[in-house]
Amino acid sequence: MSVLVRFAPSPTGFLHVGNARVALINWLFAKAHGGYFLLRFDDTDLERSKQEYVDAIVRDLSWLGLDWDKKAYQSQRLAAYDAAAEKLKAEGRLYPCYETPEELEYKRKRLLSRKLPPVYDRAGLHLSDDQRAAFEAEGRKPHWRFKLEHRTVEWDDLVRGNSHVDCASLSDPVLIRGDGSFLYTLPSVVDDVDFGVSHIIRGEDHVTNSAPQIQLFEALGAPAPRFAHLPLMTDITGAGLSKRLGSQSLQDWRDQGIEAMAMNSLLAKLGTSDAIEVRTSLEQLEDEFDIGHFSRATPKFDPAELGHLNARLLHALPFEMVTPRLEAMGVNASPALWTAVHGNLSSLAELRDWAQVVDGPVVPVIEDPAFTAAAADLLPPEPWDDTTWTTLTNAVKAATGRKGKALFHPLRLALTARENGPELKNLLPLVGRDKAAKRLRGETA
Ligand SMILES: Nc1ncnc2c1ncn2[C@@H]1O[C@H](COP(=O)(O)OP(=O)(O)OP(=O)(O)O)[C@@H](O)[C@H]1O
Repeated sequence: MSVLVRFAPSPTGFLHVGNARVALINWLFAKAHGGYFLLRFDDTDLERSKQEYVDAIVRDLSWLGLDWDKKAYQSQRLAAYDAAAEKLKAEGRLYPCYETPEELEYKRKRLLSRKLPPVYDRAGLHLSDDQRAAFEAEGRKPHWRFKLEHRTVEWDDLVRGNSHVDCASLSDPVLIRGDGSFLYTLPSVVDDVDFGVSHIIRGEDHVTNSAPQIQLFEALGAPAPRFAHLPLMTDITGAGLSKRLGSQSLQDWRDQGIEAMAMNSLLAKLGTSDAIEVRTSLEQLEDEFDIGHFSRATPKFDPAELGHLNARLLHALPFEMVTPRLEAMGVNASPALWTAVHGNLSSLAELRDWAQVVDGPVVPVIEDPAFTAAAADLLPPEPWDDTTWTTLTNAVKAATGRKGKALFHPLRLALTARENGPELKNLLPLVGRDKAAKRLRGETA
């Protein structure tokens, strides 16, 4: 059986890092097994699903490099869900119920007050034709429940291990609302059957659905896929993430200059037994991927860790890998500038700043005009290379008697107008003698 997995977001908000982790793990699982990755939009909730979010999800996944073999929209597959519902109705597995929400709540409370589990009593299943007709005559529209077989359903979860649920302890799930719209369960299972999904890898928020879903697969005459339920990611304080609330959105991180591979490096390893290290390509992560390494502990998303990975990635990237991005950003950078500054970058956007320092104009910061003017007089003739800075500072030290911070700091401030930055031995030759001399004399250059 070939491997086919799916990432199935509802387009009701911007993807957060928890969603992205599930998408990445699905994608890596597909690649590691020579399989296929389906992107499915769970967009049956027409009120809240928006094209804007579909576009954003496509943009976010493309940014991460997670391409898909097929894309599907649940809103375009309603006929398949209707057909499956009809089949289940004909077989007596889907039955109409007429209780109002208030009546259901009353039943629930009564059971709870008697210390009994609030399981639906299947009143709808036992209605006579006349009783149904009477409800319909009152104008009630039925909702439809799936009749569970009262037995224990077992599955071997790839993350949680052996799992089992006694379906006698569950209410028959509602699959179709009173207004005729489908809840999540039926469309999801029908799609998984029709597309031939072999492994469902998703967040733990869906784990309680699994046993009824397995029964639904069987009722539709299809074997259930394998399941993997990953613990839900939280933020660093332990608070949950929500697409609708816009927490920790991928696009915010992208806008803040985080590299896709820094994000992938973190998300692929967080909550696993592997060390979190920077990886420059998805292929590397694919080679290292093993779903068995994912633990059941809650992964916490730590922005500081992401920042470190981003910096380490920028240090590791060769110039050729960033040139298309720099061109798109309109940054005029040379291989020499990259070599000089990439070890100091915490985001690629900072390169723009260093290109500006090299190209000018820079308004120098002068702490001691006599001192920096003296340094200007001591600038050696060009050509300059990475020994020039040492030549200059040795000469200034000999002439002024200054050393350490008192020597270096005023020179850096005059030459770059910045307190800190890359080593001046690499930067100074790029600035060149003309601009360096002007800046040391306090002129904008
Ligand atoms: N915090 C999380 N950590 C890991 N996976 C998550 C998290 N939240 C959702 N997922 C998973 O992301 C996938 C997409 O789910 P879904 O579109 O329902 O996202 P959601 O964040 O729960 O959205 P919403 O906030 O709109 O309910 C599912 O597999 C879901 O299990």
